[in-house]
Amino acid sequence: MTSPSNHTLTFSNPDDPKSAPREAARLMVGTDLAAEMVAKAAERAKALKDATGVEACLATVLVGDDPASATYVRMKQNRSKKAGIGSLSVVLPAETTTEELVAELRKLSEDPKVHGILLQHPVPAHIDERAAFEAIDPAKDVDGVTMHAFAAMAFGEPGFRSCTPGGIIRLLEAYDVPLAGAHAVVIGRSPILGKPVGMLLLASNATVTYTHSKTRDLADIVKTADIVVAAVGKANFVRGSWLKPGAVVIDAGYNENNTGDVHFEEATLVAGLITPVPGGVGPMTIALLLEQTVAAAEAQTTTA
Ligand SMILES: Nc1nc2c(c(=O)[nH]1)N[C@@H](CN(C=O)c1ccc(C(=O)N[C@@H](CCC(=O)O)C(=O)O)cc1)CN2
Repeated sequence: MTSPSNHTLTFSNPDDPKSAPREAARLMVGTDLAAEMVAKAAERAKALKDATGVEACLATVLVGDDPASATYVRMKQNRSKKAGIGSLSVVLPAETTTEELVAELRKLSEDPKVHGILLQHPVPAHIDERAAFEAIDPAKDVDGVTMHAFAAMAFGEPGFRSCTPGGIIRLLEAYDVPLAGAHAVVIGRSPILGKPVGMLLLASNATVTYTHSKTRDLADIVKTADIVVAAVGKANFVRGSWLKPGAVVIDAGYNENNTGDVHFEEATLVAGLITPVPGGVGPMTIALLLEQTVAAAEAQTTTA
């Protein structure tokens, strides 16, 4: 991976050009690495098709009419298509019951033409999302949302990773960020983002602190972090003054208007490395989904 050097001279107080100049944080760009991953996944999908006639296929399941979710599913389908991965689209009305959704996911799990299944999160509030995720066959859980996948991540065993957490680790590795012994503070504890990213960091020998909405003295804890992963779902939540100088800042937020969870303008004056939004973690999420879909197709296809 060609990691771009993005050192730009800036001022410690952006409103005062006479303040002491310093280098802005280097950007951790996900776009290029994601493009490389997708290109490799496309090569593997083609090789599988040439050798066996089998086209890797990702089934996407969207419940309800949340416009952002519809956009993300469309992005996944379009990128699959470009990579030579087939997609099967299931769109269900907002009134779908847990039982109906579970039945649909079981059907896809049993369909031999489908190699990977993605249930777009969030589902409408009346649905038991955990029950729905657990209806996905672990062999087809290319989004890493089942308890099986979580246990594999927690035990440091091979398996499909939750896509955003797995993408974050790949980005940290590509930028040679040392994880062993580093203090990583994760802000957020959601089942497909905060919790698994902490587990993956721990499996890489980082010292992990989980923080969340009930955490006291959050800013003081963040100040002790070598690596900060912001996964709160609140725009511009993490302020520059919370950061230790030189910290690595991963912004996993995807709020309205492409705004991250980190106040970028402030954070870039303090951090050593920082992911932008857009162009940081987001593209890595979809790239890992495609990579894992092809891996699932390979594993499910017997070569004669
Ligand atoms: N089942 C899942 N649901 C959700 C996941 C997930 O990984 N699995 N993650 C998020 C949303 N998400 C994918 O679903 C997602 C969000 C944003 C991006 C992205 O690439 N964003 C771009 C900017 C958007 C654009 O280009 O228009 C970026 O950051 O550069 C990808 C995936 C919640 N649900």
